[in-house]
Amino acid sequence: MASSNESVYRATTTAPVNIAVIKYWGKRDTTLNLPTNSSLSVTLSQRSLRTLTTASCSGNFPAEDTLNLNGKPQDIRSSKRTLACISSLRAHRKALEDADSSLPALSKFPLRIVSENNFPTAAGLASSAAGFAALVRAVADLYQLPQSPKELSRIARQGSGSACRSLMGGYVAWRTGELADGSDSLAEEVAPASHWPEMCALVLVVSAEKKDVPSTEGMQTTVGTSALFAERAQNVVPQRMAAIETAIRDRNFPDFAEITMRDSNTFHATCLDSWPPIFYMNDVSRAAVRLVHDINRVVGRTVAAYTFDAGPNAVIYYEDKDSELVAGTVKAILGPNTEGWDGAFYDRIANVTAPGVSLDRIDSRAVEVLKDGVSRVILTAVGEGPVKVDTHLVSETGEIISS
Ligand SMILES: Nc1ncnc2c1ncn2[C@@H]1O[C@H](COP(=O)(O)OP(=O)(O)OP(=O)(O)O)[C@@H](O)[C@H]1O
Ligand SMILES: C[C@@](O)(CCOP(=O)(O)OP(=O)(O)O)CC(=O)O
Repeated sequence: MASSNESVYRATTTAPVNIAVIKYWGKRDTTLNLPTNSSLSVTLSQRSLRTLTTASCSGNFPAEDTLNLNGKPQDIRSSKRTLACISSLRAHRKALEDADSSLPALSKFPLRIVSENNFPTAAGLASSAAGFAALVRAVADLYQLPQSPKELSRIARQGSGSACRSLMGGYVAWRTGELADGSDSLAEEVAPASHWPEMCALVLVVSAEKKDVPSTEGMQTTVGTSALFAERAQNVVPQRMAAIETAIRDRNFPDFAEITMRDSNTFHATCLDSWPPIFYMNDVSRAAVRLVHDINRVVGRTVAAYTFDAGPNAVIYYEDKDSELVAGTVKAILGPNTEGWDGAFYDRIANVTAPGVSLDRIDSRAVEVLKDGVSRVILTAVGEGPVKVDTHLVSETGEIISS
C-alpha cells in the first residue's frame, strides 16, 4: 500500500454561474474584497453552464501549487486572489491536523488543481464566479473541511466577489457586512431552487470576446468618480434588497422583474456616470431592453426581465409558463438555427412553434439589431449549488486528464 506521502488525494466538484438581480458594484476594501453594497443573485443550472474542478495533492508532487485552466497552466504566483483562497483553505486544514495527529498532513503537500469551464472564460459569462466557487469547494472537499457553504463563502469572496454566491443554489444574497475584517460579509441562501423552480433564464450572447474594462477596475473607477454611486449603495440598494427578497418569498414575478430591470439600469447608470465613462451595454443590449419592454407592453403584464453584467450580453428572466411569450418571441426573431436552442433545456420550448408576440408589435429596429448582433443563446433556469462528482481531471497517479 502507498504511504500517505506517496498517495494522490483527489476531490472533484462542479460549480454553477450566478447572475445577479441586485448587482455588486464597488468595494469598500480592495484587499479583503469587501463590497459597498449587498447583492442578490439567481444560481443558474449546471446542465447549461458549469465549471468542473479537481483538487489533488500528494507528497510526491513537485514543490509548488499549480492550477491548470482549460488545458493551460496558469501563473498562480501572480494571482493574489488564487493564493489568498488557497492559503485560507490550507490554514483550515492545518487546524484540523493540529487537533488530530492521525490525519495525513495534506496541508504540507503541494496542490495540483485542474479546472475546465464549459463556456468562454472572461467573456461576461461569470466564469470567475463559477471558477473560484469550484476551486474553493474542491479544495475544501479534498481537505475534508467541516465549514458550511456560508463559511466557505468568506474564502471564495477573496477570489472574486460574485464567486461567494456560487457556493449555493437557488436565490442567494451576499450581505455586505459591517465589520472591518469582513468576517460578516457572507453569502446565504434566501430560498432554494425548489422554492421557485419555474424561473428560467435566456442568455443572449452578444459578444464572446474578452471585455474592455474588467469588473475590478471598472468598479473602482465608479467608486472614485461617480456622484450617483453613493446614492445607489446607501439608499437605493438596501430598499431593493428588502423588496426583492419579499418578491422571491411570494414568488411575485412582476415585482421581481421590475426590481431586476431597475437595478441593472441603475448599475449601468453609475458606469456611465464614472469618469471616464464606462460602457458595458451596446446597441444590441439596448435592443434587448426594448424587446423586453415591448413584450411586456403587448402581453399586458410583466412576463420578462432583462439584466446586464459588466458586458453586453443580456440575461432575460421569465417563468416557465411564459416560455412561449418570451423565448418563443426571441426564437422567432433570431431564427431556429441560432446556436443554443437545442441545449439542455430544449424540452421547455420544444412545442413552441410560433412567436408568442407578433413581431410586428415589436420595434422593428430592435428586431433587426438583435438578428444581426446575437451570436448564440443559452437557455437555462435556476439551479443547484456545487455538486461532488467522480469524473476526476487528475488520474490516480497524478497525471492531468481532460474530460
Ligand atoms: N475554472 C476556473 N478556475 C479558476 N479560476 C478561474 C476559472 N475560470 C475563470 N477563472 C478566473 O477568472 C478570471 C476571469 O474573470 P473575469 O471577471 O475577467 O471574467 P468573467 O467572470 O467571465 O466575467 P464577469 O465577471 O464580468 O461575468 C480568469 O482570468 C481566471 O483568473
Ligand atoms: C457586474 C457584476 O457581475 C460584477 C461582478 O464582479 P466580480 O465578482 O467579477 O468582481 P471582483 O470581486 O473584482 O472579482 C455584478 C454581480 O455579479 O453582482
